[in-house]
Order: sequence, then C-alpha cells, then structure tokens
Amino acid sequence: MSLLTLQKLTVARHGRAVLNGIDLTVTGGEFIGLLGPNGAGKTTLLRAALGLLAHGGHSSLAALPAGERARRAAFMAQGRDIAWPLPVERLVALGRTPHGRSPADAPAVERAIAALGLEPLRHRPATELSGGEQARALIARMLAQETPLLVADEPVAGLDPAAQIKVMQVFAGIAGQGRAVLASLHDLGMAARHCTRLILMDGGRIAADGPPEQVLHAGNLARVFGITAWFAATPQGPVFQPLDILTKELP
Ligand SMILES: Nc1ncnc2c1ncn2[C@@H]1O[C@H](COP(=O)(O)OP(=O)(O)OP(=O)(O)O)[C@@H](O)[C@H]1O
Repeated sequence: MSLLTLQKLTVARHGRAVLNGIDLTVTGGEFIGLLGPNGAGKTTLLRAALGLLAHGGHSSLAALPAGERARRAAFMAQGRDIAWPLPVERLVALGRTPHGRSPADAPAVERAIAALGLEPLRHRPATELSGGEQARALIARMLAQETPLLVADEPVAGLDPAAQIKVMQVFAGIAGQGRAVLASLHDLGMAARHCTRLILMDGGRIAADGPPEQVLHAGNLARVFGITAWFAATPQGPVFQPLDILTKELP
C-alpha cells in the first residue's frame, strides 16, 4: 500500500532549484535510507514531502489537512532542540497529540520508552539529557505517534554504536509490520545493513534508487560521493566500509 507519493516535487531557494522534480512512492514494508552528500537535498525532500516547505508538484501527504497528516506520518527533524524541561515520559507522550486522548495513549508511550531503553531516564527533564539521550527521546516521541509512516532526518547522528544499531533495528521492525520508514542517513554501512531500499540524491535529483547492493556500487560512490569503498555480502548481511577519497574536491 502506498503511504507517500511524490510527483515532480520541486523546491526553489532564492531562485535556485534545490529539488528538481522528484518522483517517489513509499510503500508499506519499506525501510528507505535517503543518502547523498551534504547539500544534496535530503532535508528539503523530507520537509517538502511533509508539507513543511513551499514546493511545486504534488505530495500526497502535503495535500492533507495538518491533523490528518500527523496521524499518517511522524517526523523527527534534524535539529534536536528541546525547549521545555519536560520529563522524558511527557515529551514522549506529546507524540500522541494528533490522536486526541485515548486509552491507546499510555501503552503506546510505554512501548516507545521500552523500544529506546529510556526507562532509567523517564523522569529526567529532557533538557538535562546528553545529546544522544535527547535524540533517543525524540525518536521515542516519533514512535509513540504510531503512524503508518515515519520520516526521520538523520535519526542516528550522534548516537553511540549500540543505540544506532537499536534504532535501525526498531525501524526495520516497523517496516516488517507493514508500515514504512523514510530516513536520511550519512552512515552508508548502517544503511546497507538495515534498509530495504536506498535512494541516493545528488544535486536535488535522485541519482539511484534500489536495493542497497545495487545503489552502493562503485560507479555511484565515485560519481556522487567521490569515494571508494569495500562492499561484501556476508552471512550476517551486507558489510560496507568507505575507504578513500577520489579526486572530487571538498567544497
Ligand atoms: N534556508 C535556506 N535558504 C537557502 N538555501 C537553503 C536553505 N536551506 C537549504 N538550502 C540549500 O538547499 C540545498 C539542499 O539543502 P538540504 O538541507 O536539503 O541538504 P541535505 O542533503 O539535507 O544536506 P546535509 O547532509 O548537509 O544535511 C543546499 O544547497 C542548501 O545550501
């Protein structure tokens, strides 16, 4: 079942096209890693798809009223600012806001807290957590929303290795339930190992879209990232390790 359809989605900034006619369908069961160099347009795509940014073309989510949109898709933004010193459990409970008050709220909050291992932190003011702990609390808030689609902008940035693996496993589990996750990621190894599909962006366009082993091939890596990498299929799943920089100059 399609959970998000984008047709010729465009965004311009100061007269410059930063998203160039994106066509994309996200289907239940998919854990999609959105990859690409800094400035490729990942955040712009996610925000425009959710209707948080003025855009051209069509997004099936952006076209919905805000309340309905929030019941269909949860969003974790790249900025991790937490303004209020709410206890973690109350921050997570904010994820239930789009649903109104219901008996389903408390169990959903408990599931989200348990999924991210936040029990020891549940009574701590969220503003007093470390950066990685705050990120886990915000991911839990997104989980508590229990939407068919989760959209996350660099959700594992700044997390320790165990927390990164945990979050990727939770997202893969959500896809396994027939829901979907669309997440921008910079860790290509994590993306290769856990995602069902990768979308590689470059210069506001989709440069490649498919299964990890197809997208992370040497030609794409050289052309889009200017790197070489080692990729292997192992009994534990695909293993990917960036190796070196090619001639592409860093800005
Ligand atoms: N507020 C803004 N005003 C003008 N240009 C912007 C603005 N925000 C982003 N851009 C530009 O839009 C392009 C896409 O930016 P975007 O944030 O979508 O990239 P990204 O792929 O998410 O990058 P990163 O990996 O660094 O987070 C970049 O060229 C960026 O400089």
